Amino acid sequence: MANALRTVSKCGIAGLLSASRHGPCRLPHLLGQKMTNSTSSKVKVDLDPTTGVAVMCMQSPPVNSLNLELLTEFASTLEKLEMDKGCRGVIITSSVPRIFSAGLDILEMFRTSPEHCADFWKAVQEMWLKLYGSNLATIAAINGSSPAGGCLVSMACDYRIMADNPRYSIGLNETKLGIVAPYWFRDTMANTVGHRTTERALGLGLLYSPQEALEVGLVDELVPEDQVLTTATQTMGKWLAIDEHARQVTKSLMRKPTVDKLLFNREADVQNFVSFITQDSVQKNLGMYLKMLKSRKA
Ligand SMILES: CCC/C=C/C(=O)SCCNC(=O)CCNC(=O)[C@H](O)C(C)(C)COP(=O)([O-])OP(=O)([O-])OC[C@H]1O[C@@H](n2cnc3c(N)ncnc32)[C@H](O)[C@@H]1OP(=O)([O-])[O-]
Repeated sequence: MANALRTVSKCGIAGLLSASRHGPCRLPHLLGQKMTNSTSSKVKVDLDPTTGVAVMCMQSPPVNSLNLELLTEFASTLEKLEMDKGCRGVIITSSVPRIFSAGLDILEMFRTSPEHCADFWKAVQEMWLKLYGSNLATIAAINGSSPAGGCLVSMACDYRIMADNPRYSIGLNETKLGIVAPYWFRDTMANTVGHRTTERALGLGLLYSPQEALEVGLVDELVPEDQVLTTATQTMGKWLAIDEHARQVTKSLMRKPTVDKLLFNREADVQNFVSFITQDSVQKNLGMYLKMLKSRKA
């Protein structure tokens, strides 16, 4: 048990599970490396070495849609931070005005090959496993709209602060696209807002205004738009003031059953996704939704 807990404190829940099944957690070469500031094409990272808090900023205009490249960078950035002994907390935010993330990139799932859909889905799984299972304290600084996959990223954090702007929305709206939110999206939401609210939200594909999201507990706090990041930084102080080991093990106890469900069924989940998303009727729905997005612009 003591060994397991030591492993948890380095690698998070996903790390513990991969350690138990495949030997020590991955990327051991990153241990001890210091990442103070790095800019890749889609994710900018700033780690403050004095506080141990990193800001991970999605910067993929026009809407931070989560495509294969962004998802892969997101997961590998998080993995590096997780292994960096100088990092204790991560704030996730966006540099794209008015948008946190438009969710999964529909173009990755529309008229692409089953092989591509499978690769894409593995990247979605990996991002979620890393974030939801992270041992770091994580805060979503939601400075814009955050539908579907954007909401999943937010919910996978420990705490959510959203800009109090009624033009923004957040929620799992998959049914509005004629698609089904996978069980681990559902579970993440149910763990955040409870079963009944999730049932209603998923059934109706609800996108909540910030005020409504606060009322159902989908976000924890609303602040003026220009204070989202500063509030996230102040709030992070509270999380980091808690005994680190106690916080990490408590988080693991809360989230491990949900993480395990996917971790031990990853391949079946990929197959389910591919056979679902490649159906003619589903492709037709995605095509209509894309058309609707474009026509809204015109
Ligand atoms: C089982 C699977 C589970 C699925 C989970 C998901 O996350 S499913 C995802 C569910 N996500 C949603 O339902 C969100 C859909 N998006 C929106 O509601 C709005 O784009 C917005 C509110 C995020 C931003 O509004 P705004 O007025 O600031 O911006 P705009 O609307 O003018 O868009 C600019 C350009 O980006 C394009 N594009 C946008 N999103 C996506 C996307 N996800 N992907 C690809 N492309 C996307 C849009 O077509 C346009 O392209 P164009 O014409 O320039 O070639």
